[in-house]
Amino acid sequence: MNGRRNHLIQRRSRTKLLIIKDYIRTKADWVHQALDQYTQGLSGIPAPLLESMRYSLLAGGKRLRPVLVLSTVEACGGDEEKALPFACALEMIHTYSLIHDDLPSMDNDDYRRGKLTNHKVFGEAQAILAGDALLTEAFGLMARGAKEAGLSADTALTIIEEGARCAGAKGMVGGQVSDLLSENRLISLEELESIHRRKTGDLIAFAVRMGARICEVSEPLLAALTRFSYGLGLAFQIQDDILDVIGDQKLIGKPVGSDQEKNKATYPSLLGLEESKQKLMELTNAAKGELLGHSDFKPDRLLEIADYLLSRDR
Ligand SMILES: CC(C)=CCC/C(C)=C/COP(=O)(O)OP(=O)(O)O
Ligand SMILES: C=C(C)CCOP(=O)(O)OP(=O)(O)O
Repeated sequence: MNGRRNHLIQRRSRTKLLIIKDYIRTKADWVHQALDQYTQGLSGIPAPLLESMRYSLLAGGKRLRPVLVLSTVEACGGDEEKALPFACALEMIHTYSLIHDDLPSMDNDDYRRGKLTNHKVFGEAQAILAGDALLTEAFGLMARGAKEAGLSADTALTIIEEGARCAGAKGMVGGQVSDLLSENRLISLEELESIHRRKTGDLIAFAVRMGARICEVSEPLLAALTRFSYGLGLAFQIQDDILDVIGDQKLIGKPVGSDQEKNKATYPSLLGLEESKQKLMELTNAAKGELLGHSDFKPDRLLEIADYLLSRDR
């Protein structure tokens, strides 16, 4: 009897996973098409620059951050069309960060998103400049998107200011610097968490918060979504660290074992694999709990995305 019940539960969770993967794929395809269009429309820029920007931007990738923007807007009952330029801008910022992260002066990686890294194909100078251009264009796209969507000046400027903070010296760039400085050093779990929170968490929080701000949600809901997003961001980075140990290079599209090779502090290196998986599960459950019990808010898809991220293999 118990065996049959377990079998049914497993089948139901497999079906749920397939449905959410399909949902993510549909939104990611929409983002991909929009990114293709925006960048095709960039006229008057040197052809090699455009080529190298599009090479990394359209290489694939999970599109987690833009999907989170759109799903947050959906959960808050907003207009996803209006949020699309913001979602794409965030993916441009993320892609710039990956191009620079792979450079010889940083992680010195040869593969990303299943393809040769940008600098391997276009050279270091072009890769740096393609990253710079993606970052700058992203802010232009957010400003244009805000005008087209008719957002209030206050909402638009708050989103753009938050974007600068999350991507900049206090956020992702600062986190990357601390990450580089931590190589070959034994750091504490608190230091590691602070690195992950800035390097990865701030951009994921920006995704969720910009979706919420576009919908002008209440302060308590914004605060709950913020707690959700930081929990999710940390869990996401822990799973990235785990996949660097036990992942399949063909699926993750980047080398396995590169953290250990660079002697980087990660959750598995500090806590071991089993404890890291436990931490991942606890963080995800706590993050999901933040989304329950808010009126005029439908969290189902966000909750399912959190579950999907727990079991992701790419
Ligand atoms: C300003 C810059 C360059 C920011 C980079 C931010 C970032 C999240 C890099 C990838 O982290 P990672 O090295 O842990 O991930 P991966 O395994 O994908 O290289
Ligand atoms: C923050 C981290 C761990 C860098 C990789 O991010 P993703 O795993 O989202 O990379 P893509 O799918 O966008 O390539």
